[in-house]
Amino acid sequence: MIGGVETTASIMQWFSALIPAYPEIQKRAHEELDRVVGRDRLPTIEDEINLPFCHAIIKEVERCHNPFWLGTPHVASEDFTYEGQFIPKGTVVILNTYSMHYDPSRHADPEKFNPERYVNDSTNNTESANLADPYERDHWMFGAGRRICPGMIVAEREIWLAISRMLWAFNMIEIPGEPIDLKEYDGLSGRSPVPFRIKLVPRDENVAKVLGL
Ligand code: HEM
Repeated sequence: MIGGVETTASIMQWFSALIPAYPEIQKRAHEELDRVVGRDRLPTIEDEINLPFCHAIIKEVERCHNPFWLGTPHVASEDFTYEGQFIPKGTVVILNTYSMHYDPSRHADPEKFNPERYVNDSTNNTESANLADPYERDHWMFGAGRRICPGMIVAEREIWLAISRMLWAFNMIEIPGEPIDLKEYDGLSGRSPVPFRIKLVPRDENVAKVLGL
């Protein structure tokens, strides 16, 4: 459970660091939310299917900034051969998600933060993890195979509610003179951005009303 706290928090932190740097992406998310949800209530889990751009923003944050670039080590329980490479029983196998998430044959122009690449992917993380073709998969943030993260459904919902509601409620903007470092990591294997501050400006007077403030 502790692992599930730091990881989800890290995605929300990267989202908060990235969005002020991409005003055109933020604007498009606001337009989508206002059109689909309106200004009188917060987005819910049920709205996600009708908010493909917001859904795509989350998948792209997860692709660009997986909290754990190297998955949990596993051990081969029997000899096997993968693409001509013999892997004997007992070999430690580690999923290198950085190379997969930044592989240009999977994601064109991988260094670019570009939610557009997921806009036609309506799968949730669990559906995507079950796709037969690994090249069709959204990303590998939750691992793979039998030991894939059992908390992924909780995590996905939590991240959706936090991010869609932040976008619904606020204009997220950089503080003048305090540039946000979008490259450096605070930690060893991914994790969070280095400390930063942003300004959250309520988008209209309805925000206080809807949040009950
Ligand atoms: C963004 C959020 C999260 C990420 C990126 C994440 C990622 C991962 C990864 C990569 C693994 C290892 C999978 C493997 O061994 O191949 C894992 C395992 C695990 N996760 Fe998560 N996780 C997240 C959220 C959560 C949450 C919210 C919970 C609990 C509610 C949770 C519970 C677990 C548990 C219990 C395991 C160990 C499973 C096992 O060894 O069989 N995770 N997670």
